[in-house]
Amino acid sequence: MTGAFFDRLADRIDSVDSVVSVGLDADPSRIPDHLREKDLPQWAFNRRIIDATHEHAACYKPNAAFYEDADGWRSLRETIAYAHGKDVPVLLDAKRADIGNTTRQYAKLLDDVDAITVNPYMGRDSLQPFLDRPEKGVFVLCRTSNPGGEDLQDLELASGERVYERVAALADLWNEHGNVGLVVGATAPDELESIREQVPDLPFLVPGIGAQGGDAEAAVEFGLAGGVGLVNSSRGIIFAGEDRGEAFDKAAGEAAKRLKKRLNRYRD
Ligand SMILES: O=C(O)c1cc(=O)[nH]c(=O)n1[C@@H]1O[C@H](COP(=O)(O)O)[C@@H](O)[C@H]1O
Repeated sequence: MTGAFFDRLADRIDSVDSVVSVGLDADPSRIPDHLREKDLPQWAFNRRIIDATHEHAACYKPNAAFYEDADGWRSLRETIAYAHGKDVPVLLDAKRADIGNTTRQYAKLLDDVDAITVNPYMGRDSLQPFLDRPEKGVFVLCRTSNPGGEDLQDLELASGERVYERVAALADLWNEHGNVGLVVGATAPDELESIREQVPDLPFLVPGIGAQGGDAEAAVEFGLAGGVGLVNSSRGIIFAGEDRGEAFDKAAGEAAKRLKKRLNRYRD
């Protein structure tokens, strides 16, 4: 896939009429029994999920946490190639960043995927090797969806800004190549609204709907910039058919389609 990430994403959103990010969080303990005998159960699972959902997917978002062992990395590699074979961009949810020489190694993760999530806690130099890839998307954690998201991110600085507001302002500065987005959880709709006002041009990845109970309408209303952005659901799609045995993938396809339609009601 060539060109700037957000242009490619815009094309994908248009072609499938969907802003759904399908989260491939292939928890080995929840993979259906009949796939557990396979050489790479996570890959076998993801392949069926991709077959069933790709027509509704603006992107796939595998979370690296679920693949961090030898078989996991093999499964992830196969999954990425297969998603690309279906013309779907892949956003690797890795939440990385470190000091310079280390983060240069982390940034190699971008070689195989289209975009990545990164952690801004260590500041600009920790993100530079990611930012220096104009053709890749870099989603900076800003206001996360988890209950503890407020512990640090909502703190008020001496300037009167909240920490997440400072992160949004910095991300806007770091966006020299038009390749930066923010991660803002749907479980914090007020913050979502105010961050959108602050940075009107940055696309958001909005997780936290579905299993975490976030606000889908706010996710669409405030998550998109010029129609571009992503609303993610992982467990709510890929495990929708957990009680359906071999038809698990059909249920996932239905869940992805349902979410697409639901979100589209809020798009203009
Ligand atoms: O960066 C993320 O994607 C992310 C940020 C955040 O604030 N909250 C959040 O849930 N996520 C990720 O989004 C996915 C949510 O999964 P579900 O709750 O199953 O839809 C997981 O992979 C989380 O790691």
